Amino acid sequence: MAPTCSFPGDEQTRARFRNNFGTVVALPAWRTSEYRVNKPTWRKMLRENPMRAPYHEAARLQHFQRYFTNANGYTRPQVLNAVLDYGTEQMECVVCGRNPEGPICGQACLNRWYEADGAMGRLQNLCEVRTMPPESRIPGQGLFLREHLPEGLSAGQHVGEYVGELVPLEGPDDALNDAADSNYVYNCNDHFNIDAEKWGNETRFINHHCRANLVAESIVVGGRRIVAFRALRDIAAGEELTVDYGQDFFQKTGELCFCNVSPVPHVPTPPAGTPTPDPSEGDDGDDEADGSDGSYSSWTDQGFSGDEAGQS
Ligand SMILES: C[S@@+](CC[C@H](N)C(=O)[O-])C[C@H]1O[C@@H](n2cnc3c(N)ncnc32)[C@H](O)[C@@H]1O
Repeated sequence: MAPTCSFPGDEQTRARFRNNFGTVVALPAWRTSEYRVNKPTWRKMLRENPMRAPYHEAARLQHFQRYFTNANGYTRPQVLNAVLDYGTEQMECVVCGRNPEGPICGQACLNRWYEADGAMGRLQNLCEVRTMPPESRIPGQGLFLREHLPEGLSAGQHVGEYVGELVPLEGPDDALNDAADSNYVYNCNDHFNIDAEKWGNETRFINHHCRANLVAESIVVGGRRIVAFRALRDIAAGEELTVDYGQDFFQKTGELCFCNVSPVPHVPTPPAGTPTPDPSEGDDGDDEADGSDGSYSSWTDQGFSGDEAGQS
């Protein structure tokens, strides 16, 4: 299944999300039902999903219920929740050290150190959401590296995890979830998509750039497969963080790219090495947008496989 990602959404949804973003809040009433994956299904998925094997299922479910059972007794199933707490719960946190119940962090905190390929990265706390400046025609908001990080970000560092509701790719509940209609879906692995339409963190505000400075990749952290954004090059404090959405996104949404590789709105070019179906198709000069193969095929369950060369 081709992973997709786009983020339109109505203004109301965006506003609500912005208000809540980064915190664990009650689900809107219409989501407090078994609208999506129910608990038995979730259990079944956990059983069948080897990537979660390092975790003791009972403990995980207990934890899950403790923090994410709503007033009606339904466990919020698919999960922001899972993305928030699974795997991060046993990890050292940059704010509260090894105390996952610390007053600052708590279980909903994303400011946690995590391990990726033997290196430590920091989730969150690095970036902030800002309204895009008027001269950029990119609508809405974008994600920027915080100004108070004079050292900036080094190539290879992770800036955060893509968080949202986990939606199974197939199964009996498939007809019950609305991810198919969502424009906020990233693929995580063979089992789930991550839908940040209603729930997520600031990474949902990462805009596209044809020469992106981040790549989204699927990595295993603490036994849990996640989608994380990694810096392709050194990034200066205050710089906007961008990722290549891939051509599918623009084909699907019919949107044009306003990034500054071209002075005019353009259709993003394919990554280097990709067969071009129709060379006459409108491209306004971005014929070198090959430094960051952030196409979705790059971060399937097999992990990133594209050209990771630094960006200029
Ligand atoms: C993931 S959201 C990014 C955050 C978005 N700016 C917001 O405020 O919600 C993706 C949407 O942002 C806009 N966008 C992101 N990058 C863009 C780009 N390079 N050119 C034009 N629009 C872009 C498009 O409307 C797209 O559907």
